[in-house]
Amino acid sequence: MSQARIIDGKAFAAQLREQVAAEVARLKAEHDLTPGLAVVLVGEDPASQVYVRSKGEQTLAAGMHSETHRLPAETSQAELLSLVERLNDDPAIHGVLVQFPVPDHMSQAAIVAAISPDKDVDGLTVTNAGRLASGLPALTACTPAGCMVLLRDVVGDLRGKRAVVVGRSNLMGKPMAQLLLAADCTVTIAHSRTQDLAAVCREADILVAAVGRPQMVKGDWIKPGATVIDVGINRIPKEDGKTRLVGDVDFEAAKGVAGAITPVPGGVGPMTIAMLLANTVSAAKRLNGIAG
Ligand SMILES: Nc1nc(=O)c2c([nH]1)NC[C@@H]1CN(c3ccc(C(=O)N[C@@H](CCC(=O)O)C(=O)O)cc3)C=[N+]21
Repeated sequence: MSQARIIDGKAFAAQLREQVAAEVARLKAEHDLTPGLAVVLVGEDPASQVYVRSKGEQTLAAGMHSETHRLPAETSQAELLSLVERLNDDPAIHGVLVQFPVPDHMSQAAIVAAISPDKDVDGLTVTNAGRLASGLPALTACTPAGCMVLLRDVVGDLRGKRAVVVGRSNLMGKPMAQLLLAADCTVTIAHSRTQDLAAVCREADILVAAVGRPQMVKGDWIKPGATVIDVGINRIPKEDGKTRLVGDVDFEAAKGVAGAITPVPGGVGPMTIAMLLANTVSAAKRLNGIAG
């Protein structure tokens, strides 16, 4: 059986980070501007700790200003909102990201609403979601934006392709569908209530899995030769008691059917952080009236 091309997200991300670092150097030299990103983490979720550390390290490595605010799980929503407001007003900060999930006593919607749309590097505010849906320039969620970079390279011309996005979250599924639509794909958004999900997936030239269920998408759900983008990051137990990372796609089965597929880890994940840096640079330029 023919084997799918394995899309090297790590390599794409490294390339993107180099471009970002070069642009940061130019902004410093020509505009005396250092883009700054603030990441806020509430509580001690171990996976979030890993991502947040990685975000901070990569921000610094690109020559940018990085702040990580770690708050205890029992922080009140009012305290978190006042930190977000301070970051909104801080001229050294151009991107504000509150890592999700937040503890249960907080409202995700209220937190998103507090973030200045100009610094909303997750693209989660109503303003940025509406701008994206209306075809206006917007800060766009990092993971879908990263998936588009991979798709444009691997697929090339996206016009008229059938794309199926499995998952409808505000952070991933919905903006992914909007970006594919803007690229002239024929887009279906499928989800947990979709009838005959396998048959819907089988129609896809481009299949994006973002459901958060380990290995849910089976090999025979995939159209032969399709491009499969696996957004899932799931930790499952191994026999030895440790855990391993798997996506939302049954990778071993899928790679015998797909034309190209992203692995987990090393696929979409690294692109997410690289796009976060790129979004922060865009925000810094807009906030300072610099074109491009
Ligand atoms: N406000 C907000 N914005 C986010 O963008 C956001 C969030 N909250 N909460 C959690 C999810 C998850 N997420 C990841 C980012 C990078 C990797 C990543 O770099 N993964 C690597 C390594 C994974 C590992 O080893 O743990 C890989 O896939 O190769 C994964 C997941 C961003 N998220």
